[in-house]
Amino acid sequence: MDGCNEIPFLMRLAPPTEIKGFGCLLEGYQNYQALIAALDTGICDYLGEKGQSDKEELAKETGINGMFIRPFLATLVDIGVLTVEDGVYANTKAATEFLVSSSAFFQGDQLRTVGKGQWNKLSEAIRRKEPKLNGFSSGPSGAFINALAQRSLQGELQTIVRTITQWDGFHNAKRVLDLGGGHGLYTIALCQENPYLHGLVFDKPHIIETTQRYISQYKMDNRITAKGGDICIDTFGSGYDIVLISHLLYKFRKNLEPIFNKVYDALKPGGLLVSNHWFCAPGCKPGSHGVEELAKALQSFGHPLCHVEEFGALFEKKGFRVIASSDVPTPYGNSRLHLAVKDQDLPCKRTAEERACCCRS
Ligand SMILES: C[S@@+](CC[C@H](N)C(=O)[O-])C[C@H]1O[C@@H](n2cnc3c(N)ncnc32)[C@H](O)[C@@H]1O
Repeated sequence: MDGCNEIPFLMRLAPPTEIKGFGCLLEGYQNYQALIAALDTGICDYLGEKGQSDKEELAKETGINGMFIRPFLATLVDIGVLTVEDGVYANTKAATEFLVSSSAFFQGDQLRTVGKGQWNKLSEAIRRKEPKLNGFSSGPSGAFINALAQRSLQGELQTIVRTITQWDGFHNAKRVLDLGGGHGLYTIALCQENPYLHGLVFDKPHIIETTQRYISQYKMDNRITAKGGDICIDTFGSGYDIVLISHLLYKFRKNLEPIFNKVYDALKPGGLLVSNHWFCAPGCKPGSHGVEELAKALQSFGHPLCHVEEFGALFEKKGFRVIASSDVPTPYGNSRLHLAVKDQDLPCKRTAEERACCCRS
């Protein structure tokens, strides 16, 4: 540094009031970590079984050092995980539904992934030129699939399944194919709504064990099969009444046509193709909610699908008639749901190259 007049007099530096904004961020981070510690120590599971307890018993049962138990419990009360009355603690309604691991609505894995995955090494993630998990079998992990399952139950699954059940052909449908179905919850929910429906969940071979666990958990082993393979090279049968593709197409976005060809061949005439994906704003302009856009970009191989109107036209080119299109609220903003029927009067146009089929991203 040249010249001592550039050295500030510390006492005269006016503290910027804006720093309080960063303080709120830090507090949010600390509260988030307290929430994760509530999951990791099993405190909500214990209270879920026991109903209520005092701080001494909670410290003993969860292994939390007595020196930390009072402020830790106070933090959980502040963030809406616990209630306290006369020194007796209990789960709030939100904790009972979302943080007790035996609840159908458990969100623990979904909450944990934010702190573990790409958000935890954000600078590394946003500098990357290629997805980290680039090998076919290197991802996604079972934990990620669990997190997706829990996220879908925040309303996305209910909206999509309700929309499908309103399709004219739903109650006569016999077979559904869920491509890149992961947890298989969409197929499970559809089979719960139509007792004659049977399903195939198709995903990468290393995911199938996780899929099978969900199928068994919902007692659908006699109606739903999980099959491992690569949608680009393997076959998944034909004669389906419904084919569902949800949040799978991002990495194929530069070459979607071969996948549409395969789906066309798999569906019965008059059968239903359901697509659920995020799209970027027209012209790929940034949306109004930065962190939501960033979350979507991280979850969709860097970029959601582009040009929703061109995507709509692709259905027609490939022999489908779009019968409904609507927004579906998700934790990262709306996704776009398309319902389209295989229309025999609209031939599926294919180039010679496409007939040789190669859909590698
Ligand atoms: C983002 S997840 C979507 C899971 C589920 N459909 C949903 O919407 O919650 C994408 C799924 O597609 C699977 N997948 C990706 N590429 C695949 C491929 N080439 N063949 C088969 N499955 C694939 C992944 O393993 C993963 O389970």
